[in-house]
Amino acid sequence: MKNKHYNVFVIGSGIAGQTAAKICRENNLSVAISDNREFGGTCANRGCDSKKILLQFSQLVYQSNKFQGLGVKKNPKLNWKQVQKFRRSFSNPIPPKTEQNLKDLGMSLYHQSPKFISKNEVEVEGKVVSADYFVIATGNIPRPLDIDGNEFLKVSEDVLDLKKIPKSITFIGSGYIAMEFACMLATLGSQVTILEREKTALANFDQFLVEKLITKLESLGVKFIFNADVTGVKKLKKNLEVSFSIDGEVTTHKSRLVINAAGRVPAIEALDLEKADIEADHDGIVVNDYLQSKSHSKVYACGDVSNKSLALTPLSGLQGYIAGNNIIKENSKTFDVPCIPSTVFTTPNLSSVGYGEEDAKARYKNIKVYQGDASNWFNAKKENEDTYAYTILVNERTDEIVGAHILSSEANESINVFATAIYNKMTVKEFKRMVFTYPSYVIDLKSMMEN
Ligand SMILES: Cc1cc2nc3c(=O)[nH]c(=O)nc-3n(C[C@H](O)[C@H](O)[C@H](O)COP(=O)(O)OP(=O)(O)OC[C@H]3O[C@@H](n4cnc5c(N)ncnc54)[C@H](O)[C@@H]3O)c2cc1C
Ligand SMILES: NC(=O)c1ccc[n+]([C@@H]2O[C@H](COP(=O)([O-])OP(=O)(O)OC[C@H]3O[C@@H](n4cnc5c(N)ncnc54)[C@H](O)[C@@H]3O)[C@@H](O)[C@H]2O)c1
Repeated sequence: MKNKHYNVFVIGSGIAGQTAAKICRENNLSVAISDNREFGGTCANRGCDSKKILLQFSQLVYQSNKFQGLGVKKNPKLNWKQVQKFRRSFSNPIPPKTEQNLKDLGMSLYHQSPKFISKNEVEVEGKVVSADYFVIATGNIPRPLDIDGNEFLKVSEDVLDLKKIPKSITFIGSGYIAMEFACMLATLGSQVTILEREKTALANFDQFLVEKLITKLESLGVKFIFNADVTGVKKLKKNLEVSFSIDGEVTTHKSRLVINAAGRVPAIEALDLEKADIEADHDGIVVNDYLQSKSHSKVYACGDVSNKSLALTPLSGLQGYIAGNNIIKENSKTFDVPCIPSTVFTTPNLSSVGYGEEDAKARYKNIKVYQGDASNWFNAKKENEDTYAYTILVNERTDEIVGAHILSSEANESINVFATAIYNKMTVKEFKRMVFTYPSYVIDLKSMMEN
């Protein structure tokens, strides 16, 4: 075994790992980066970007459906093979381009999972490699479900890779992943069933809006089954049969595919963290505000795998930036949880930023809740869209906007205006002084804060 030494060894080549690695390399440290899959990480290879490309096609079908008899004669017929070819034209170049870019910057690349063998050494590709610092940025993986027949379950990346639209499909879970894909596949003609163990979907989102979203997805043909305790999956001739119980009563449901969308967990099992005294819990590697391991000061963790992140691409990038900077200039930056907007890319989008109603009421004495159905406003009516609603939360004492939740076809964009307002502690009065374009969804945001 030939020994190697680097200033920094980065594990994981997603947005978090790449960002940290590049900062270290730009500051003339010797850097190695490893990945046990294709380089480039989840978002670019098998997550956000591929999903957003496919969703455009179901949205096209959804939009033309709504205008049937209002000017549109026939729905577009999709050629799914071509759709997938278009999607792959984005994702296929990512691994070679990423590798080339990292090599050009002068990094050494490894294509295996390293295993810690001591506090400052890993074993990888048959070599013992030591480093002054390690950055763990291995992301999340689908939560393994401990049920009979779990080998028949597929996961989100299989949905992105579908060769054809399945006749029927079942999702276990009703979080971001299940809701987005359920909406897409129902629009494209699949019979979709969602099995959720809780009593509602998207538990962390504004429930006034979630209820409306559920109704919308039901109108597209999605069947929701709540309080379902999934116990097993059996392979039949053409279908899979999922067994689940509700209040102890066992039922079964058949579909062509069953997707495990029951959440994602930190990818740490292969690393032998205990050999280096690196503490981890079910949220990931336990880090302080500098994103430094609490049990090992030469180890930083960033992105989905750190216990201080939400699994969103912009946060992983931000954490990579902080970890990289804290290595080159010892602990110069802290991770202060910013105001984080996020969107469930269903049709319509469900977007959220700042406090939810419950948390806002716990944090502030008097909260003004502006909540309403805007489906009779011009923007919805011009799209022949029956679903448009909002919940805006304002601290009554200061008039500051502290939370915004929107269900609309453009919510993924308009929520960023509220993110800016909340970040800058804008009051309703200041917000209403702004001039926005007309007609636009953003101009509606002012009307949402009327009595
Ligand atoms: C289907 C899907 C859709 C999503 N959509 C959105 C969206 O619309 N918007 C949004 O903000 N977020 C979205 N996300 C979440 C987003 O993709 C992640 O938050 C983000 O990619 C995390 O980046 P990361 O760098 O922390 O981890 P990753 O990008 O997951 O990178 C981790 C890397 O580490 C590698 N790795 C893992 N274990 C090891 C090991 N033992 N040794 C070596 N390498 C290892 C992995 O192969 C991977 O390349 C989505 C996720 C999924 C699954
Ligand atoms: N648009 C986006 O920004 C986007 C899209 C996809 C994923 N993501 C990120 O990835 C993360 C993972 O997404 P996800 O949808 O897999 O997870 P999630 O945590 O959002 O949702 C998982 C759902 O599965 C349910 N569940 C858990 N175990 C179950 C079981 N045994 N049976 C039935 N239901 C069960 C949970 O109650 C929950 O509703 C998200 O939290 C998010 O941070 C973001």
